[in-house]
Amino acid sequence: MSTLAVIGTGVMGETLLAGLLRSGWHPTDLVAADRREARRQEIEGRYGVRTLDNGPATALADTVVLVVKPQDVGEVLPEIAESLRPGALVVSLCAGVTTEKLEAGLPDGTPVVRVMPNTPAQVSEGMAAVSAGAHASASDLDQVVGVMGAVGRALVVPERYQDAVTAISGSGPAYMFFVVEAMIDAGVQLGLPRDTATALVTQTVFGSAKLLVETGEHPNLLRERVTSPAGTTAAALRHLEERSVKAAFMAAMEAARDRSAELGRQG
Ligand SMILES: NC(=O)C1=CN([C@@H]2O[C@H](COP(=O)(O)OP(=O)(O)OC[C@H]3O[C@@H](n4cnc5c(N)ncnc54)[C@H](OP(=O)(O)O)[C@@H]3O)[C@@H](O)[C@H]2O)C=CC1
Ligand SMILES: O=C(O)[C@@H]1CCC=N1
Repeated sequence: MSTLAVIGTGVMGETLLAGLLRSGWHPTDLVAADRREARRQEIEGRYGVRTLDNGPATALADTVVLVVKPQDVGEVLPEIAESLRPGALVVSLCAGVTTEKLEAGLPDGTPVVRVMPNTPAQVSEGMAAVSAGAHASASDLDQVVGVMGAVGRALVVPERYQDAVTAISGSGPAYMFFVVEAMIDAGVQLGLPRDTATALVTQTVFGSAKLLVETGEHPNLLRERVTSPAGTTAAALRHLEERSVKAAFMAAMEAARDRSAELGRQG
């Protein structure tokens, strides 16, 4: 069995570690690195996965997964380059950072795969988009699709889509939680107890997502089926249209796409 190193065990690194263990990986197939000793101890205690400094963790691995903030990539990359085993695969989950930039900081010919995951991977319902760098083979890509597929769905996309993907599915859960929070607050404002409003909204979002996935029907059609003539939904939707909520979503995601590209130029 090969060894996979997770470099950076914050929100997304821990999500990946936990998901791989849930899906049948053994703790001895994994190593992890983080800059803070307290965090390393926490990870060892929680998952039984060995933790090391970046260099030693890299030296043990056939696959090195970079999960630090984009701004920290410049600091971490030389440590990985120095310790990387010949032929080892480097996978980056870092927003905005291009495979070209990573390849430039790694030994010549290093296979690199870029991934944009999301946090629903914590419940094995993640959505990851995967793109090959210049030296990654089809089997490297397959391997990464397999790793990310263990914690949800994984889709191969051309790398030029990755900033847009980051804006949509990478950041996407946050927009959904924002809408959920707004609806719960609205329920409270309408006089519902907060736990009642939370239960109503959470199950409504879950059920709506399931309906979309299982029927494969267009969201517009599903929305029309809820909207009775001169009814309650039409009254609500009119307010959302008057406030240009769709345009606001578009502008928000353009900002996220631009920020992803900008992050890739930092670090
Ligand atoms: N959170 C999300 O929903 C998603 C995140 N991503 C990407 O994943 C990456 C990580 O994000 P996230 O997990 O949210 O961030 P976190 O800050 O939670 O995690 C990053 C971890 O890396 C550690 N770290 C920083 N510098 C080093 C270093 N030099 N050596 C070793 N470890 C280091 C951090 O330590 P410290 O806490 O001390 O800084 C922290 O534990 C980012 O590039 C982000 O773009 C992608 C998709 C979704
Ligand atoms: O907000 C961020 O920058 C990261 C990337 C996608 C989700 N979280």
